[in-house]
Amino acid sequence: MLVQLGVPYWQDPEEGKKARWALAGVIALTLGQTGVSVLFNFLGRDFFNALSQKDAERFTQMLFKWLGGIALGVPVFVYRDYLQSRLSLEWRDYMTRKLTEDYFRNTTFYQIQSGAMIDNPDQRVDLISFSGILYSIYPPLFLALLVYSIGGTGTSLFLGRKLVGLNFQQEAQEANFRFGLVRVRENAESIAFYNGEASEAKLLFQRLSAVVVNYGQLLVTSRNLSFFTSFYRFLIQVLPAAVVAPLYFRGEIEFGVINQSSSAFNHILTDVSLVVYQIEALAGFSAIIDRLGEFSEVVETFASPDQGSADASGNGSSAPQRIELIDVPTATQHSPAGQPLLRLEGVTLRIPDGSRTLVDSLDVEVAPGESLLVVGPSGAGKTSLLRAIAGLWSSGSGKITRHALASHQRYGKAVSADGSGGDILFVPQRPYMVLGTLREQLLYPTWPTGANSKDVAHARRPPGDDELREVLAQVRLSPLLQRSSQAPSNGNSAAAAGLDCQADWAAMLSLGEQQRLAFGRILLSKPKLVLMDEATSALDIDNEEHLYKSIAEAGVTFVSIGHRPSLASFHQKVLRINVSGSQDANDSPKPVWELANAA
Ligand SMILES: Nc1ncnc2c1ncn2[C@@H]1O[C@H](COP(=O)(O)OP(=O)(O)OP(=O)(O)O)[C@@H](O)[C@H]1O
Repeated sequence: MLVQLGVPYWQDPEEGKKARWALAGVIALTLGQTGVSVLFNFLGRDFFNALSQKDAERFTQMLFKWLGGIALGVPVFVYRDYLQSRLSLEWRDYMTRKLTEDYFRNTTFYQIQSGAMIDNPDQRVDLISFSGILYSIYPPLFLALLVYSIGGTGTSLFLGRKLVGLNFQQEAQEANFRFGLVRVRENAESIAFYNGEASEAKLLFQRLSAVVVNYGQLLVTSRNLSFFTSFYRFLIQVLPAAVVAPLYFRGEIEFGVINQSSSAFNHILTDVSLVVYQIEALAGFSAIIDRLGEFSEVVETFASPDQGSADASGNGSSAPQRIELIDVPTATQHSPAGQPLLRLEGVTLRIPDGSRTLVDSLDVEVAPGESLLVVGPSGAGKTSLLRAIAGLWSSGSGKITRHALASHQRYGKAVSADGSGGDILFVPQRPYMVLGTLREQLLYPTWPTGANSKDVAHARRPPGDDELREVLAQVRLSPLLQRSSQAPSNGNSAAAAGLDCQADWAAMLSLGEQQRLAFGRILLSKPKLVLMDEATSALDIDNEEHLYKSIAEAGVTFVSIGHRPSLASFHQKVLRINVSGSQDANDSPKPVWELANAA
């Protein structure tokens, strides 16, 4: 899993090349670091020998050599760590971007946390240099080290075996808790109207308890592990001296060699004791890799065109049937004469698990300049029909042809042929309000915030302030220009007003105002086709009529879903979808539809 997640960075044509150079730098500095450590190992031996022999002149000489060694060694150590951390940061940045991109490409959300590790090369190099020193001093010391480190690694793996699972759970429980808090924040008003505080608090406390209980178990496991690692750490301070002391007492080695063997022993032990010292970090890392791995697998399943959406019908038939969605790019702003913008042929639509049919063999088309109203009782499948047209649902059969691209709606897909970036706009009942300024609300989603020409190749430049103000007036939202930011976002700027006003728009604007703002977006981006799901449900009749007339005058073709009788007068055709027969759970009701001219 680690390989699958980590390798693409090194293979990237641009980033990979930089990364390989940085890695070469890290390896070179690591070799330098080992050289410096070996130098100090010998300096230490001579230093302590001079001390024990009371040789003042040689001692002073060694002192200066030691200081020289520090001046040489410190930059090597510092730059090696710095370069390694930078490499980790860039690796992490790349992986996070890639996974986030995959995530948006497939309409799901995730926050990634990842740590990159590149510790291995330095351990290998150190191990070879210092093993030689240790072995040359006294072979049994080398043996003692092997036994000690293998025993230590085995014991810590045994004691820490539960840590990966506990860390995995910890990540999951904390994410649950945070998500609970975010939901309260996003639905604050509804919860307050329902007086739902007590129930929300209970739910949050349940999630918090899960976090605390799991963390408690983590603490107990780490405590038991600490007993062992502390013992391990303290013992090595005397172990090498204890092994070579008899040699010194017999006069076979000088005093400085004791220090040298301690230092070599410690060096190797630090390398071979990675598991003992880092078991908690490794367990945490491993849990994150597991979580990322699960995520990555899901993303890949969605990315595969054959298994694309999760809604492949699972009704027992051998090959799951799917609605075919065909995009025909058009070279001009208008579709070719006689071609409908949207055509549905024999479309049968089922709910994602395939167990219920919502629409049966539907044939309908919408030509440029036409308008279609979709009506029917609640739950009949009106919104689901829009989902199928948008390509979100595909469970069923038949063919949907779009002579206009919904390009800007889909992350990472090509823009439309005329470069206008998106010919179809979907407008939900509750428009999505982005975090940002009033200008950004209006420009969404055609001109995304912070987009550069590499991301979205729009032939059309974003509208200027005058046009934005004009459109605001057209949708009767000019008073919004008088409002100023509730709180300057970064604390140091003065409260901005007008188009640059920042606010929590989703909370501040009434639903009707949000719906008017959504019409402002239509008027600015002038798509060929707009698909609206009860987009005027919160508006008064007068505003509704005004907005429908505005988009019709702008030459936009539209399909709307709605319950209100008043809507029929703004459309040319009406599609009624319904279910016939009993609604009894044992009888399966049959979907029916009829298409007629609006009265
Ligand atoms: N993800 C889903 N899985 C299973 N069934 C679903 C799913 N989403 C919607 N449905 C069901 O599909 C049916 C059609 O839903 P849809 O939202 O299309 O209705 P609608 O006609 O737009 O209703 P309304 O007028 O109330 O908005 C409903 O019975 C709904 O419960």
